This record gives sequence, C-alpha cells and structure tokens, in this order.
Amino acid sequence: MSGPLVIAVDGPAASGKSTVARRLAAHFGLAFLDTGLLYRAVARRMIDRHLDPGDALAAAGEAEALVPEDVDERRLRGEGVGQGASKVAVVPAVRAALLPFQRRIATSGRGAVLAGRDVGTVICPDATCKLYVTASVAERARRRFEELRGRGEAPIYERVLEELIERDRRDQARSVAPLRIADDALTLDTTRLDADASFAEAVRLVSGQLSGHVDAAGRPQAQPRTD
Ligand SMILES: Nc1ncnc2c1ncn2[C@@H]1O[C@H](COP(=O)(O)OP(=O)(O)O)[C@@H](O)[C@H]1O
Ligand SMILES: Nc1ccn([C@@H]2O[C@H](COP(=O)(O)OP(=O)(O)O)[C@@H](O)[C@H]2O)c(=O)n1
Repeated sequence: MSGPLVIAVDGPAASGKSTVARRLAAHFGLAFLDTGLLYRAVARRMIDRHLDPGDALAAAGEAEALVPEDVDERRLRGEGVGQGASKVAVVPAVRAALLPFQRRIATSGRGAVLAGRDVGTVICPDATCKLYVTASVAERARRRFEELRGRGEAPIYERVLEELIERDRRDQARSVAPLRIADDALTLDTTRLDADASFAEAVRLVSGQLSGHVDAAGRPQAQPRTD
C-alpha cells in the first residue's frame, strides 16, 4: 500500500461524527476537515447577502467564490445556517465547486480524517477506512438541543427535532451524493454511547480496518510511494 491514510466519517446531523472524527485525527496524527463547514459557509454567504439558499444559480456562484482556506467556524453553527447548508448542498454545481479542496486535504501529507455526508461515497471512495456514525433521531435532537442551550440559545426540543428530520430527509432525497452508507463502511451507532465510549469504539473499528497501515503505537506508517 502507498499514499496517504484517509479515514472517512459520514453520518446524519448531530450523530457525533465530527466529535469522533476530530479525536481520531488527533489519535492518528492526521489532519482533520469537517466538510459540513464548507456547505455552511456557502449558506452563510447567501444569508448575509439576503439571497435565498434555494436559488441554485446564486448558490453555485457563492460556492465558486468561496475561499475554503478562509472558512471560519464562528457564525456557522446555528440551525438556520444548517438548514441553508442542506439547501445549497442539493445543487450539483455547489458540490462540484467544493470537491477539489476536500480531495486536496485528503491527499496532502500523511492523510486526513474527513467528516461529512459523502466522504466515503464520493469525495474519497478509496478511503483507507470508512465509518458511518449514526444515532436515533430522538438522541440526535437531544444532543443538538443541549448544544444550542450551551451556546446561550433558547431552543425548543420539538422544533430542533423537526428541523433534524427535515434535514435528514433533504440529505437522503437529493439526486447528487445523497447521504447513504458506503458499501464498505462500518456502522457505529452512538445512541447509547457517550463521547468517550464512541471514540473508543471508533478506534477499535478503525484499527481493525487499518492493520498494516499503522505501527504498534497506532501511528500511521510512512508509506513508500510507488509512483
Ligand atoms: N456520543 C455522544 N454522546 C453525547 N453527546 C455527544 C456524543 N457525541 C457528540 N456529542 C455532542 O453532541 C453534539 C453534536 O455532536 P457533533 O460531533 O457536532 O455531531 P455531528 O458532527 O454529527 O453533527 C455536540 O454538542 C457534541 O458535543
Ligand atoms: N459532505 C457534506 C457535508 C455536509 N453537507 C450538507 O451540509 C449540511 C450541514 O452539514 P454539517 O455536517 O455541518 O451539519 P451537522 O451534521 O453538524 O448538523 C448537511 O445537512 C448537508 O446537507 C453535505 O451535503 N455534504
């Protein structure tokens, strides 16, 4: 084997995928990219310019104008931006504009952990290892509710649940890169696992898939390039 080590972590909203992915990246000494931030950044640009995130042509223009290196997580985390992100994400030209940056991160240096919806199916179909992180919709809504409360917002649980269901539906129904479990992904259901237990289980699953790619300390081995 040669080339960078890529771990794809996909799953629905608030399943805990970026928490697991960020910790996997630190554990294996790899770069980390939360690909959802790119779609959120496009939606944020549209909201700031009073554009409708459902306007496909305008969304494509904003995605092409985005400088992914400059994306700043602040102001991107609200559920309004999340809803907007799932609307711009159905536009094929938006997905095409955001793809090269994601591939570049995945293939630079020793590799990376990418969290998203289509990393294992579209962005990095040849990823070294693929996880599909999920949890019941009620538990995901509870987590998002607590997250919003922790940020000083005053969320209503039923509304958070409704918005998650709507976003899941849009992510699964779109014609380009719909959210689905890659054929070769391992599923990690975190419904009854806290963040530490989810991470421990993720390390176990990934280590099984990575045998031959990591040394005894769990660090990726230098891969001799064949090209
Ligand atoms: N296993 C878990 N148990 C409880 N809460 C979790 C767990 N994993 C993540 N969280 C919390 O749930 C929220 C959503 O997690 P996050 O990793 O951002 O999800 P995603 O990236 O899938 O949207 C965050 O506030 C996070 O701290
Ligand atoms: N690889 C990705 C990542 C996100 N997205 C879209 O962007 C939206 C926001 O993604 P996110 O990962 O930041 O959302 P959360 O799961 O954190 O709520 C999702 O609902 C998807 O519609 C996508 O289409 N493809």
